[in-house]
Amino acid sequence: MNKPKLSHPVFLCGMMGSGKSTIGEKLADKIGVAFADLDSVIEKSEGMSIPEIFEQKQEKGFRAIERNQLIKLAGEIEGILALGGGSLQNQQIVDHLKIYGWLIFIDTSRADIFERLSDPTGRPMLETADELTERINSLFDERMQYYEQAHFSVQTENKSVDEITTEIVKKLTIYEGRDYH
Ligand SMILES: Nc1ncnc2c1ncn2[C@@H]1O[C@H](COP(=O)(O)OP(=O)(O)OP(=O)(O)O)[C@@H](O)[C@H]1O
Ligand SMILES: O=C(O)C1=C[C@@H](O)[C@@H](O)[C@H](O)C1
Ligand SMILES: [Mg+2]
Repeated sequence: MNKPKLSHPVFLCGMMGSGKSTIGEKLADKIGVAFADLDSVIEKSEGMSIPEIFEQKQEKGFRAIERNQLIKLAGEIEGILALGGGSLQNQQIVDHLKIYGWLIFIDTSRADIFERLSDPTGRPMLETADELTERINSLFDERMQYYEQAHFSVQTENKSVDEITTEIVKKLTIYEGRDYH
């Protein structure tokens, strides 16, 4: 029997280290659709790693590339797209993604994020921070207004990747059965 496909793409948002890439890959596998990771797409298109892009073009340059790739992909992708932690840069991007697909917030507690990001190597947004906890807290504070606008969120506290994925599949089934678009 054919696995049911999605009628709209799925965009996973949330903080660095919340599990977007890990969950996205598993979710795509479970549903039987394609998976893409925005950070990987950017690295491939630029021929550089994310830290190299930050070094050469600073955050401003990276965000411009990220915006352009995201807007392009949003209209093309047919499966699951894991966003970067800072991809919801402004209200226009949130509105755009919510028109094209389902925006899901991977809601991981600050305590879990602090633990997972205690080594900031390879994460340019954190590498230069004097006080890591303060830096992560301020990113949370800035970004929550956008994450909270997702169609739905999934809390990850004390849940395995498999449990989270199953929860998303269940919620998606309900959302896809209704005409929210
Ligand atoms: N539910 C979970 N329980 C325990 N560990 C998890 C869970 N989900 C993800 N992780 C771990 O947390 C780390 C970060 O996950 P991942 O790279 O998928 O996050 P991300 O949201 O894609 O981060 P970034 O925005 O930096 O790309 C990985 O080591 C992953 O194995
Ligand atoms: O939270 C962020 O600002 C970032 C998260 C990563 O996914 C990458 O997109 C990059 O390191 C920036
Ligand atoms: Mg990721």
